[in-house]
This record gives sequence, C-alpha cells and structure tokens, in this order.
Amino acid sequence: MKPPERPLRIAEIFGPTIQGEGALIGQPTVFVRAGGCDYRCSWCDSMHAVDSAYRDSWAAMDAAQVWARVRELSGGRPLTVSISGGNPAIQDFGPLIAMGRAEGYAFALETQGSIARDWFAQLSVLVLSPKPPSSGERPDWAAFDACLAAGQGAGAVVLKIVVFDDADYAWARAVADRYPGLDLVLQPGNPEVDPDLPVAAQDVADRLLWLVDKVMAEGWFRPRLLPQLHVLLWGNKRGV
Ligand SMILES: C[S@@+](CC[C@H](N)C(=O)[O-])C[C@H]1O[C@@H](n2cnc3c(N)ncnc32)[C@H](O)[C@@H]1O
Ligand SMILES: Nc1nc2[nH]cc(C(=O)O)c2c(=O)[nH]1
Ligand code: SF4
Ligand SMILES: [Mg+2]
Repeated sequence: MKPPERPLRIAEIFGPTIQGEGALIGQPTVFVRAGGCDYRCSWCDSMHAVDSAYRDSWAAMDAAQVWARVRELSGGRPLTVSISGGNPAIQDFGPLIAMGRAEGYAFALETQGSIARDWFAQLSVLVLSPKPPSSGERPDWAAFDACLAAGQGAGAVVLKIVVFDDADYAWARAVADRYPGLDLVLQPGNPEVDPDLPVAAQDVADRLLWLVDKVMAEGWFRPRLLPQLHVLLWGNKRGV
C-alpha cells in the first residue's frame, strides 16, 4: 500500500501574474510558494517562506487542495505554474505536478540545488540557482550535480545566478564554466528586501547596468542579463 501523502506546507499561492525572473521572464504564471528552506541567505527576499518565525502563517494543504486553488486562480486555463519557496525540494511536489500535467498545465521549479528529487524530471523548466559568496551559504556541489542528474528528463534546465558584487561575479563565471551546457541567466542582487519599503526603478536599472558593463567589458557573450521584472513593477510587494 502507498504511504499516506504528507500535507504540503504552503506560504502563499498567488497569481496570475508574470514570471519576473529568468528564462520565462514575462510569461503569465501562477505561483505556489512552499514554506521552509535549508538555507538562510543573508539577502533572501522571501524570508516569510523561510524563517520558522513565519511558520504559523504557512497552510498545511494536500496536493488536491493546492491544485484546486491553482485551477481557480487560472480560471481552468492551462499555463505554467511556478513552484518556488523557500526550497520546494524539501517537500514532495510530485503529486501536485501529476495532477496539473493531467489537465495540460506545465510546471517550472525554482530551487538552489541542494536537494534532488525524482519529480524534477516532470518539470518543463528546472531553475537551479546556486548561491554566491555574498549569500553566506556554500553550495554542496555533489548535491547540486545530483539535482542536475534528476533534472535530465525536464524540458529545460537553467542556471540562474544572483550577483551582488565583484566576488559574486568572479564566482558566477567559474560556476558557469563548470556547466558549459546550461542556459545561463545572471540576475543583479536586490539589497532592498523590506516588503514595506519602495524600490526605486532607477536603482534596479543601475544594478543591471553595472552587470551589463562588466559582462560586455569582458566580451563574455554567454549569459542573459535580466532584472527582476516584478521588483521593477511592484517593488518587494508580496503576492505579485
Ligand atoms: C526566494 S528564492 C526561492 C527558491 C530557492 N530557494 C532559490 O533560492 O533558488 C527565488 C529566487 O530569488 C532569488 N533571490 C532571492 N533574494 C534575492 C535578492 N535579494 N536579490 C535578487 N534575487 C534574489 C534567489 O536567488 C532565487 O533565484
Ligand atoms: N512575479 C514574480 N516573479 C518571480 N520569479 C521568481 C520569484 C520567486 O520569488 O521565486 C518571483 C515572484 O515572487 N514574483
Ligand atoms: S535558498 Fe532561496 S529561499 Fe532559501 S534563503 Fe536562499 S534565497 Fe531564500
Ligand atoms: Mg522572489
């Protein structure tokens, strides 16, 4: 007999909105944000889904309940569902993905690459975002490589690296060289993560310009350089 399904810890489900980051930037999506993370990045913009101080605000939902909410928010019209967190790989999103795929939806996952799951193979896009030195975390590369292997059957695997400073940039180049076959996106870090404070559009632009100048000066033509589009539009507001 199959073991009973454990409920998922869900920090928020929201949308439809546009994917603000990475390879699917601009695409309509509904977000499912998992509660809980094995990392504590110094600059995390989603601490409400990480810090156990927020645990009481996370809902215990089974996959069918999460799926019903996604279907409701999307009006039953198939789109790409974005699963983020926290680190969603702590939990079992396999049943949710199976339910959605059966109705024509696709799934993209955001994870730092610290925990591999067999259901990565069911994704249309696996976004692996290893954490640079400024985060205070240090990736376990064996675990990261296991995530890559688990994602072999996914539609696409994207390496998305956040860059705050020169040390992060040098690190991103070295990591990119280590994975020459992957689609690569560099995203400037946003130091202003307070959800109650506005983010100046010019600051977002200035951080991207800094990165564009650096990459072009080196004649490095592999990465795509993208802002967090949702931050440009809505600042750090939650649920967008
Ligand atoms: C909140 S995380 C959740 C998924 C997963 N834990 C991870 O880090 O990939 C989603 C994305 O936001 C990025 N991110 C978090 N805080 C950020 C910040 N202050 N500036 C830019 N990107 C940030 C992460 O690097 C990751 O690519
Ligand atoms: N619109 C929008 N795009 C996003 N891309 C990645 C996000 C995340 O927090 O994982 C995010 C988010 O929270 N909102
Ligand atoms: S791994 Fe992701 S969710 Fe976890 S603390 Fe870092 S940025 Fe936040
Ligand atoms: Mg975010």
